[in-house]
Amino acid sequence: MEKQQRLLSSKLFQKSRQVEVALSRSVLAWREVEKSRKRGSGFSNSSETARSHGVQVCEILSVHKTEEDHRSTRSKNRGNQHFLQYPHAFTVSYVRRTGQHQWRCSDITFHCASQGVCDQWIEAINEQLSLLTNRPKSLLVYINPYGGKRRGKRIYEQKVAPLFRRACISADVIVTEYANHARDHLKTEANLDKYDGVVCVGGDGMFSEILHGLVARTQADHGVDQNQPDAELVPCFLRIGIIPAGSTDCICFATIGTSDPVSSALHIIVGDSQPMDVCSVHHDDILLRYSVSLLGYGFYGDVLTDSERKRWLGPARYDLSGVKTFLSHNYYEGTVSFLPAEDTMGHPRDKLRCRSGCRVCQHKPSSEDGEWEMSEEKEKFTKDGSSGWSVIHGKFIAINAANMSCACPRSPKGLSPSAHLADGTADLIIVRKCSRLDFFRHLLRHTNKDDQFDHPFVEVHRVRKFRFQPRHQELVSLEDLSETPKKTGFSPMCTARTTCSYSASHSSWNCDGEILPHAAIQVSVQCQLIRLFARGIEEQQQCVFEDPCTLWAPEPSKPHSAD
Ligand SMILES: Nc1ncnc2c1ncn2[C@@H]1O[C@H](COP(=O)(O)OP(=O)(O)OP(=O)(O)O)[C@@H](O)[C@H]1O
Repeated sequence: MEKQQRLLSSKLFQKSRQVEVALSRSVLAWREVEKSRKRGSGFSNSSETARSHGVQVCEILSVHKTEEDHRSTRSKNRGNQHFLQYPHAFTVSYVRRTGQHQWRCSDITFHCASQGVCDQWIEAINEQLSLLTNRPKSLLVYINPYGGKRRGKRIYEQKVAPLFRRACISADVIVTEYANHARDHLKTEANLDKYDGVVCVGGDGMFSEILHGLVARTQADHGVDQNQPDAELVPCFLRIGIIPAGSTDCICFATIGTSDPVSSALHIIVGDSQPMDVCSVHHDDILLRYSVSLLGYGFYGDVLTDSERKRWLGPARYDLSGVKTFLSHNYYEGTVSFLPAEDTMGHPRDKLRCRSGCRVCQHKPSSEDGEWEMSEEKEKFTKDGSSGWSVIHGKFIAINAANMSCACPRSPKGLSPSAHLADGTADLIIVRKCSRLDFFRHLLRHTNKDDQFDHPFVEVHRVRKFRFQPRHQELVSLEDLSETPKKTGFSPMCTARTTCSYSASHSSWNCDGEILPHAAIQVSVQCQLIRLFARGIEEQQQCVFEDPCTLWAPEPSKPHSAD
């Protein structure tokens, strides 16, 4: 392993032990002096071992002088002698992984012999932190006080705000007063130049408001007409943070691996950045909505439509509506056309999971890439009546487009386990008419390890665009056809009234938990349109970093020492 340059090293006290502490550009490491002399410096690839400990500089939240009162009386009593010798102290707050993708903030206090040494350490660490330019300094926070169990405000004030303060992040907080308050504020009023990111405290519905507000604002600022299905959308420059406080927090779960407010806050503080594809959904030349997770027609559309009528039941409504819809066993006729993504590295059945640092997402084809242009070319041919698009006419129980795995605590693998967050594609899953038992077998596979696509009535395609046309002409909805139909309180964007006006031969599209007012839609995956304060799901052992042992090896020339 390449040897890191030591920026500073000292013998300090931690609890009642003397420790050797060293700082490089990337790691702060410490080890017990006596122990390491006896046993050497065996360090395994984890951030902490019995002998040597380390924390990545990019995961340090802050460093500050430890006030006299905050030093524990226990340590004063135990190491009385040492405490007198080392009366000055500084505390480093850093990210600690506690399993299940959860992050916590830990503190470690080092005691120094002189004020000068203490100041030198604080300055050196702060200097390294100031080099981390991806960290946000100023955030715009929207809190939905009614999301989930109505604990959004409390979660923010008790768990998140103290961490932001510790990391010297300033936040302007808006507690929303009505549905779409955050979206409309972002779209028109918010002075976005002041901020490094936008944070929502709430569930997936609240995230969707932020997404729609930010994307609309970005397009308006750049003179792009969102209603044009072929418009090239401009990516949003502000990152979005999600503090989960809803009854469904799937986007947070899919991008961090847990729905935990403290972990989310820490991902925001360290300035993580996870690009994400967004599907634009149009009906003719009208933008209906954007979607980041699931677009589902047939089964998932019907479950949502039914569950919206049972809101009073709480989360149990999903189970009840699921059973009812399953027993109804409806199927719908129509035509699905799609533009396959032939130029990606992955395939929906390749078992390659999208994880932190995903190679498939990093490989996204650019416009300079010949292969990508070929897809666009094919599309042009299609418009002239030639091939490129695939077309399927049939009777379908479900048509699902997964823009990400859609994993959640209920379905840990998700609808499409190998779908990617940012590769510019969606996985189109087509479940043809089959027996009730077969459909049950397919659904069951979402909960076990078997390949859910391995059925003759199921097909899956990785696509860049797709369209759906129901067999029978839709009745014209009297609802407002504008980009975001009016919504009050927690009711869905388009109420059951709209869907009821369709003939029974139509289902509805479930678009990230909202019902669309049209069955005939055109969908385009907008590659990496937004970025989240997240890094994708980390593999359990992914928290490895440069071995701090290299810091202990003798330097050829003496490092800056502050003993
Ligand atoms: N102040 C408010 N009053 C009423 N509705 C609001 C308010 N602020 C936001 N909303 C709306 O509440 C809806 C649900 O919010 P959110 O996603 O935060 O909670 P949730 O409990 O996960 O929702 P759901 O029950 O839909 O899963 C969002 O669609 C949002 O537009």
